Amino acid sequence: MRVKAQAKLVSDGYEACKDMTSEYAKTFYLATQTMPDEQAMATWAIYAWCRRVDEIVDGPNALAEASMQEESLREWMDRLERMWEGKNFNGLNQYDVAFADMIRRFPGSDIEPYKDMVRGMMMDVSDEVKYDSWEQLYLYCYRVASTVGLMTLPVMGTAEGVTQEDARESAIALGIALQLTNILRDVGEDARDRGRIYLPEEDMKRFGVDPQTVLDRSLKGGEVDDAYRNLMKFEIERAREYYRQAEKGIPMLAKSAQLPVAVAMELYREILDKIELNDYDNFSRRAYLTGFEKLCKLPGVWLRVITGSWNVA
Ligand SMILES: CC(C)=CCC/C(C)=C/CC/C(C)=C/CC/C(C)=C/[C@@H]1[C@@H](COP(=O)(O)OP(=O)(O)O)[C@]1(C)CC/C=C(\C)CC/C=C(\C)CCC=C(C)C
Ligand SMILES: [Mn+2]
Repeated sequence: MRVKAQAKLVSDGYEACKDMTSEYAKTFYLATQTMPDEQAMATWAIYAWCRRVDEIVDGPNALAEASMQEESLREWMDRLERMWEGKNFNGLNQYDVAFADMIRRFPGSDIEPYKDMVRGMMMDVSDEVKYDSWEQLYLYCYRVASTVGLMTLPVMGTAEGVTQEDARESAIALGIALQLTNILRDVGEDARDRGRIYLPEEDMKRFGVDPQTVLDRSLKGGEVDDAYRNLMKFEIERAREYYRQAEKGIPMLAKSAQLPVAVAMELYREILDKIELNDYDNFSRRAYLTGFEKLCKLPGVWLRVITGSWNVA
C-alpha cells in the first residue's frame, strides 16, 4: 500500500511538471510530444526545475529586493544539493518529487550544470545588470541555457559509438543560440519590464547605438534606425553561427531524441527570420510563430532528421 501511495505521488508529480511545461513552453512541450514516455517525463521534470529557478528572478511573484532574491537562490542551491544526496526533507513539493525521481532514474546526470544555472540566475539579480562584452554575455548564456543541454543529454542519450563528451560542444552551442534568440526577441520587453539591456555594450558602441535610446524606444515606441538594424543583423548572424554548430550534434543524439531536439532548434531558429520580417523592430513587436506555422514546419524537420541532412562541416 505504501509503495502504491508513493508511486501515485511520483506520477502526480510528473503530471504537474507536464502541466507546467505545456502551459509555459509551447515549443518545448510540442517537442516532448515526439519522445518516448520516460524521456518526456524526465524532460518535464527538468523543465519545471529550470522554470521555478528562473521565476525566483523574474517571475510574477519574484521578491522585490535583489538581496532577497540572492537569499532565495542560495536556499535553492542548498535544496538542490539535498535532493541530489537523496535526502527526503520537509517541504519537498510535487515538482521536487518528480525531479528527485528523475535524478534516480538517470544516474548519469551531473549536478554541476544545475549549480551553474543557479549561478547564472545570480548574475541576473542586481538592478545594474549589464554586459560589457560578448564574452560576458556568453558566460550568462552558457549558465542559463547551455546548462539545459548538459542536463538533458543523459536523458536524451547519444547515438551508438558517440559519447556524451562528443556531443557536448554542440549541446552548448544550441543553448547559446537559443538564449541569444530569446534576448533578441525580447529586447523591448526586457527594457520595459525590468530596465534590462542584455546586448553587449561593446557591440552597441561599435554600431553607434546608445543604450538610453534602446530604453526610450522600448518604453515609448519609436523608429528603428539603420544603426540599430545593423546591430541586429550582426547579432542575428552570431546566433545563426551557433545554430550551425549545434546542427552537427543532431545525428550524435540517440534516434529518439533527434526529432524533438531538431524541432525545438528549428522553431527557435525561425524566430530570427521573424525579427527580420518585422524590419528588426523588437522594441514594440514580439517575433513569434503561430501554432499553425509551427505545425507546418514539422514535416520539413522530420525529413531532415530521417535523411540526416545537417551541416556537419
Ligand atoms: C547535441 C545536441 C544538439 C544536444 C541537444 C541538447 C539540448 C536538448 C539543448 C536544449 C537547450 C535548451 C532547451 C535551452 C533552453 C534555453 C532557454 C530558453 C533558457 C531560458 C533562460 C532565461 O531566459 P529569460 O529569463 O530571458 O527567458 P523567459 O523570458 O523567462 O522565458 C531560461 C528561462 C532558463 C530556464 C530554462 C528553461 C525554463 C527551459 C528548459 C527546457 C527544457 C528542459 C526542455 C528541453 C527540451 C527539448 C526538447 C529541447
Ligand atoms: Mn525568465
